[in-house]
Amino acid sequence: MVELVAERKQMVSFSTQAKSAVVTKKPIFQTRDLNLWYGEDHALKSINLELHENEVTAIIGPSGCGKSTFIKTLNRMVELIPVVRISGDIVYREKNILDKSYKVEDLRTHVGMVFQKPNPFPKSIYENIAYGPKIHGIRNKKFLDEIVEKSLRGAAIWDEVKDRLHENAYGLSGGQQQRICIARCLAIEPDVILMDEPTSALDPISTLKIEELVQELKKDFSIIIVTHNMQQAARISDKTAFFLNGEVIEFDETNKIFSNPSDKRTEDYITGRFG
Ligand SMILES: Nc1ncnc2c1ncn2[C@@H]1O[C@H](COP(=O)(O)OP(=O)(O)OP(=O)(O)O)[C@@H](O)[C@H]1O
Repeated sequence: MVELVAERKQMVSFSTQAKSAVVTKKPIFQTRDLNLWYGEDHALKSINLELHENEVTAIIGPSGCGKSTFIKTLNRMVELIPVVRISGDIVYREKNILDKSYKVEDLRTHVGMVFQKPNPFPKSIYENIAYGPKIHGIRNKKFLDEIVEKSLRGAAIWDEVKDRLHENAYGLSGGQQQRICIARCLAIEPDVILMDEPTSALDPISTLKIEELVQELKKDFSIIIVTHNMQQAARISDKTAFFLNGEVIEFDETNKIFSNPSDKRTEDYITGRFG
């Protein structure tokens, strides 16, 4: 435990140095009194959060506290579940995405998602990446080739797959498949990338690659990541939100959450006393 605290403090010191040069960032998502019910089950309780662009926001908390539900409200995936009822506002770039006039198809072009288990399509590596742009009407082969290369480079997997672009993506390792899924997400040029425990099914080396990638990607995108891994949250995020029983108990700079949390329940969770 002492080593863990020392490691966190060191990580905090790095992130504090990095942040000293940061200017004020624009809000990307603001939730206002956001509540969500699955039937009678009140899964999100009056969530008020402001998430900023070009930052990594980690969502942490014990199993069943509403982490996945929360990020799935941000791209309105959760409303595919018939029993779901939502109240409050989710403002994305100054527009309320819960407003009936806001088209979910538009939202999905701005907000991409990477899931816990890599889920490439049973198609070639090339087709996995070209799929989204093709749906958006891009047919020009040269242009598609450029998008595929740029997206695979962006996901730090180009060198590993450039000579096998027309092989099935299922032939790749789990870590490579997850980076293909990130590249697929980048190909639609999103603004925000939601990640739901993207490394929980991966080995430590693949996990490290994804963590390094997240640090690169935040220069161009805003990233909201659900993680059960406290060290991962401390290593890669700028801000952390601690959820418990559907509520946000604490939301702050990651260095503050991990070195000097305001709420006893946050401290108990990050030091492993429960969850
Ligand atoms: N499809 C669903 N139908 C009904 N209830 C659901 C559904 N999905 C989640 N819930 C309930 O909502 C609550 C929050 O679940 P959620 O999956 O968001 O938690 P989580 O923090 O992501 O958990 P985990 O860390 O285990 O993935 C839980 O009580 C869960 O049982």
